[in-house]
Amino acid sequence: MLQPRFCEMLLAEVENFEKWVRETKFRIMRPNTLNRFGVVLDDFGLETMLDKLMEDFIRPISRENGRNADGKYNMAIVSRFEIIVQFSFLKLVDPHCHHGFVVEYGVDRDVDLGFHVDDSEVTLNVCLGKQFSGGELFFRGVRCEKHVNAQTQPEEIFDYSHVAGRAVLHHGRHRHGARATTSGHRINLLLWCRSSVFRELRKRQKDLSSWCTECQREKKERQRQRVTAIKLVHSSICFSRDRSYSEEEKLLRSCLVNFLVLTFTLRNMAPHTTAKVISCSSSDFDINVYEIYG
Ligand SMILES: O=C(O)CCC(=O)C(=O)O
Ligand SMILES: [Fe+2]
Repeated sequence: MLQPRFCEMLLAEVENFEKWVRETKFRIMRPNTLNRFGVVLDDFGLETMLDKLMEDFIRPISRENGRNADGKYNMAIVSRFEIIVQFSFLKLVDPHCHHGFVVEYGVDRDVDLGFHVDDSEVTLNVCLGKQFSGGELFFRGVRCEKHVNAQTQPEEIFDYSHVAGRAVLHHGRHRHGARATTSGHRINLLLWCRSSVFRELRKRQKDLSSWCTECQREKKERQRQRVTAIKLVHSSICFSRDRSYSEEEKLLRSCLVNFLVLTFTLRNMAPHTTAKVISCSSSDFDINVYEIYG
């Protein structure tokens, strides 16, 4: 995404700023609560440049799903990233502000970075260099607040090796961390892109967490339970083979089936709904009636 010349210039700016900080013993804010090395770029005049980066490269993907007017992907933009965030989510978010910083790793800096989620809706992470080994990112699934500690599913395991100049665009709540940088120095540019509109919407509308893979898994499980429960009701209200039934009795049975299916459907909005038999067969009508509770 970034040309070697741009990376060099940005690194030179950061080094100059750090030199000034050391000489003047100026106290600066570190980029976040995990990284002890690195600087906030917005703090020394680079805010406008980062605004432009977000405006020209991230917002077009949010707004147009990365496509041109003819519906084809805008490769000039899309091919610049290793994109691991759903386009549909980006469209929902459309970030307006950011927190931009660099992080620095090496044996004499931060060595690795613990497992975390970012305080962003979407994160741009570009490796600026220099020479290093190790430092791979490991991703372990997107999670809402409620499920942030939920187990990782095998298909969520994804590792990424940084290459100087290349960028990763990921969901801010995609759980991740960085392995140890075992030699040399690794410096990365991070742009935590935020959307206050999306945050406000999330407060009002709980269902916006449909991007959380664990919420999706729980939803699928509830649907599976509901189908099983409905099948159970159908198979339990059965006619006896020993005698024939009047039209009225048949009608009554079908009403009962519909009623129970409806009750199951309504009750099954809540997870863990179960059912138990409370009466079996009446004198002239063989049915199992299920009491449903959730
Ligand atoms: O070291 C990296 O590449 C990841 C940094 C990161 O995840 C962060 O600062 O939020
Ligand atoms: Fe992060």
